[in-house]
Amino acid sequence: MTPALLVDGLSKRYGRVLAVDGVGFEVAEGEIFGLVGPNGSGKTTTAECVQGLRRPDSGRVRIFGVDPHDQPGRMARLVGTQLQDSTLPDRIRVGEALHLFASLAPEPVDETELLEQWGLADKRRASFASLSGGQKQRLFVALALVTRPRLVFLDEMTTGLDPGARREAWRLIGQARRKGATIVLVTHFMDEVERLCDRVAVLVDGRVIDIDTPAGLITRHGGGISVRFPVPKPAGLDALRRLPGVSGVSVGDGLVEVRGTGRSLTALGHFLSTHGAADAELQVRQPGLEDVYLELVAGARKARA
Ligand SMILES: Nc1ncnc2c1ncn2[C@@H]1O[C@H](COP(=O)(O)OP(=O)(O)OP(=O)(O)O)[C@@H](O)[C@H]1O
Repeated sequence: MTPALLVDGLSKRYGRVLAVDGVGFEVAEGEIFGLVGPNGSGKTTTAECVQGLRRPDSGRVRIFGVDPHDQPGRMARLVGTQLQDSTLPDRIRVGEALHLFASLAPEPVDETELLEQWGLADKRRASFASLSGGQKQRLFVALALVTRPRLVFLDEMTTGLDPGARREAWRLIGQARRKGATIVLVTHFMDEVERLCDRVAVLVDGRVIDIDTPAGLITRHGGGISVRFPVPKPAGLDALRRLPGVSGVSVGDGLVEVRGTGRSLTALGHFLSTHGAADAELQVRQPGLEDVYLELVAGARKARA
């Protein structure tokens, strides 16, 4: 099947800065795909090149099989965009802006419904300049969705949104996907990636260093779970090391730390109950995507240094 988005060997240089260095990935139709990476790692440049907003120095981009530079008119109908540094004329009213964007599409989304969904119904007649930062941000996401695009780019969609508005934005993006949209999400929020993204590409210094599901990244790079508890009596550390799923056991500060896969938990529970420590206070820690991401980035930078 033709992917919604194919990016192959994409490179872009600004003078002496190689912002994007041979980036490649594919996004299947209906996927929510994340692009993450430290500041300046090339996410926005990649997203802009992919959408035909910047011309890459080299590489191939296909959106539903089409080169965005060859058919810009068709791209405008296929793609919805919320850019990181968007702006509108100060005096344009919220309703007017939405109507203007909707008029570009053969089958736009209902404007009133969209304003309600994005918490802007009472701002229909407000000027763009009078909106708060979070309201502007929500307007730009609504503008990206009003044309009912098949592929949506959202660059730091929830930056500046309050926690309630963030959750609501996640729900609405999930809904847009269920209605058939494919979504590319540029973000710094790992909770957002874990919650929304089917797969995620990690960019460092213009290169993709890994692509996987959030769970896949955690499994491959997270080092499993760790459980800490007071040293059992008799200690039986060797027996602990032999438990299924256990990859390491260490002792410090009067606590044993057992590291391993999720499978080790059952065996550990059994071990503790048969060693008279059934009521031991367990501290269980599972690395999240943010831990893994930070490790990955640090590792990639160290390898290049
Ligand atoms: N118009 C430009 N002219 C010159 N250099 C640029 C331009 N845009 C970006 N860069 C440089 O290219 C590199 C990648 O920038 P880019 O904005 O793509 O990164 P990013 O990953 O989106 O960063 P952030 O997370 O901070 O938004 C940076 O070193 C940046 O300084």
